[in-house]
Amino acid sequence: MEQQLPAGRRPRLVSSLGLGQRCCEVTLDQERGLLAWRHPRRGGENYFVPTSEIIAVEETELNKKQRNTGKWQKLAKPHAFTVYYVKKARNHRWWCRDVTFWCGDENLCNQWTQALKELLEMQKCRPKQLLVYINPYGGKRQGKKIYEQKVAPLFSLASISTDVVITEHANHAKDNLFEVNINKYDGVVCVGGDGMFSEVMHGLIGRMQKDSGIDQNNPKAPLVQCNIRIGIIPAGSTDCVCYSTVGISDPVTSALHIIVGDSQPLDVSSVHHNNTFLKYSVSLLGYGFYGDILKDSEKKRWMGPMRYDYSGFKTFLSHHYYEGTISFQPAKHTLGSPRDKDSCRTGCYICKESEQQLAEQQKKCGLKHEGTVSSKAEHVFSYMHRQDTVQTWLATQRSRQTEEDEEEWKVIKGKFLAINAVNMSCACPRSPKGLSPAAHLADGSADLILVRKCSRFDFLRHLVRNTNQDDQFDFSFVDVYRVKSFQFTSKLSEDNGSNVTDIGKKRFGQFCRDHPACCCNIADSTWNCDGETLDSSAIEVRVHCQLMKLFARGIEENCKDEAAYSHSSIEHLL
Ligand SMILES: Nc1ncnc2c1ncn2[C@@H]1O[C@H](COP(=O)(O)OP(=O)(O)OP(=O)(O)O)[C@@H](O)[C@H]1O
Ligand SMILES: CCCCCCCCCCCCC/C=C/[C@@H](O)[C@H](CO)NC(=O)CCCCC
Ligand SMILES: [Ca+2]
Repeated sequence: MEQQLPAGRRPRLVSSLGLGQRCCEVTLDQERGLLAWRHPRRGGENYFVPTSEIIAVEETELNKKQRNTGKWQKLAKPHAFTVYYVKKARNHRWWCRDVTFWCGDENLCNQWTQALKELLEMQKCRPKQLLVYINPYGGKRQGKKIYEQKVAPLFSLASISTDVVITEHANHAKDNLFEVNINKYDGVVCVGGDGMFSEVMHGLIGRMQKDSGIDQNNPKAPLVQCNIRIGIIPAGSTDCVCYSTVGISDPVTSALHIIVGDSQPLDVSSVHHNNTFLKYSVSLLGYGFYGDILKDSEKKRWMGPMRYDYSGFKTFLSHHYYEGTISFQPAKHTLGSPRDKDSCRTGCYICKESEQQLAEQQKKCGLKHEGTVSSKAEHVFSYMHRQDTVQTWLATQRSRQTEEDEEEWKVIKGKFLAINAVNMSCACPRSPKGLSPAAHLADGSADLILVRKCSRFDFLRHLVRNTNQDDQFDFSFVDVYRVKSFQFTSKLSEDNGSNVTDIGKKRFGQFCRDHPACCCNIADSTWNCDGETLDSSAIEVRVHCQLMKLFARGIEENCKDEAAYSHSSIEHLL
């Protein structure tokens, strides 16, 4: 049955269709994009599925067994269709569920499948062609199996074509991204951990800058946004980027976020040393504690994810502190603060505000900010065709950068157990609310956490609070600042002059001879940059607001009245 509506509006379909052995009323509100039905059993539970969360619709052949039971027997030839959709479960987990409706009228069945398929066609942000990189050695070495068993069947159900590359060595994915015809794809997927994600991100951002003629070695260079989205199928040891942007580290959930075409912008920090580009970072840039853990754990890769527990314990016992100077520019453009009680969630207004500021800067020089993504060629290198506009944008950004450089710098000298700069909360299974629970994914700032020298016991109290609900910043020896750029020089490199290229060669085991028991370390620590070590301790860091995008939507607020919602009447909601 089709309802009459004013011209131009898409009709609402309401039919009585078979579900299992009973009938139920099924409604498709094509204007609002909502499919609803009441389950004839299960206590009459109502189901509401936004068409944006439908994965696929298929005509279904009912099997013999189904046909020979209940109402089927009365129908000469029942017609059926199956809807595959996202079912949201606890803790941000998504499942793929399906429901099969049937009826005796072939035309009615076709009308339903047609209408649903048309609505799916209208979801322009969904990817059709993906480039997939699998690290077979990440995490527990399950990447290939996870992809083949859990992800590939979903992509094929959603009619997504893929080109799959199983990496053969570190940097395979990154190097490949500089050569591949990227315009062919609607997105790049990495199966692995944070290190694998980092590789793909470096490949894409690097390619983008190279193609736009931007010198990454210049720390002040305004970088060109990369609009091709990256999807992360978690199969690593920490999976911090996935967990912090989706709310769970689960391959099926991430595959479904890719299929529905979610888009989450991300801040990216560039890290330089002496006018040389070192790396980009999206999660943790950690010196001292997290740098030392990483350095020690690299030798124990064979242990898998356990290596971090082993090295974490060892590093905690060593209790090394490092002297140095940190200078930073507070982030004044953003509305939030690191001590806020509210966290960054889907549709976050603080990140939206930063997005608007960015869009205004781009508008001023005629460079449209792409809010949504559409066809491949357009969203990948859309502005390559408008080089003059890019040049205007770069010139404007350069003069903005010069003004910004003259803004206030705060300088802190001290002895630190840990210096952590995080662009996002850094939530992960080990630390469910993260190292900085109020950090934002896309506000153009990072939270700089300084943990000064303190007793082992006090440091342990701080660490434990990173793993529970208590405030990890509520200690006299912990300071946290929201920054847009910072620089760090260790005392050792200061003592040796500002050119610190050889400093990295000095390693652990060199302790202060005057105070053998004080744990004061005259060697430098190492920077942990999203799980990779950096060669220099003296670094210059700048946050680039929303430089790239993920197939994600940020962490969704938990829908507390989910139960009430599912039992309210369909009529009331439609
Ligand atoms: N075929 C390969 N052989 C060896 N190393 C690889 C290969 N493919 C990718 N790598 C490298 O392995 C490193 C670690 O991989 P990945 O991030 O997937 O796992 P992980 O380190 O266990 O997890 P996490 O980064 O979440 O802690 C990456 O930095 C990547 O460069
Ligand atoms: C005495 C025991 C100490 C207990 C400490 C508990 C606190 C856990 C906080 C975990 C924060 C992880 C931040 C994310 C960092 C990732 O970019 C990086 C790459 O995957 N992972 C690590 O460096 C791996 C870091 C692993 C740290 C254990
Ligand atoms: Ca941020």
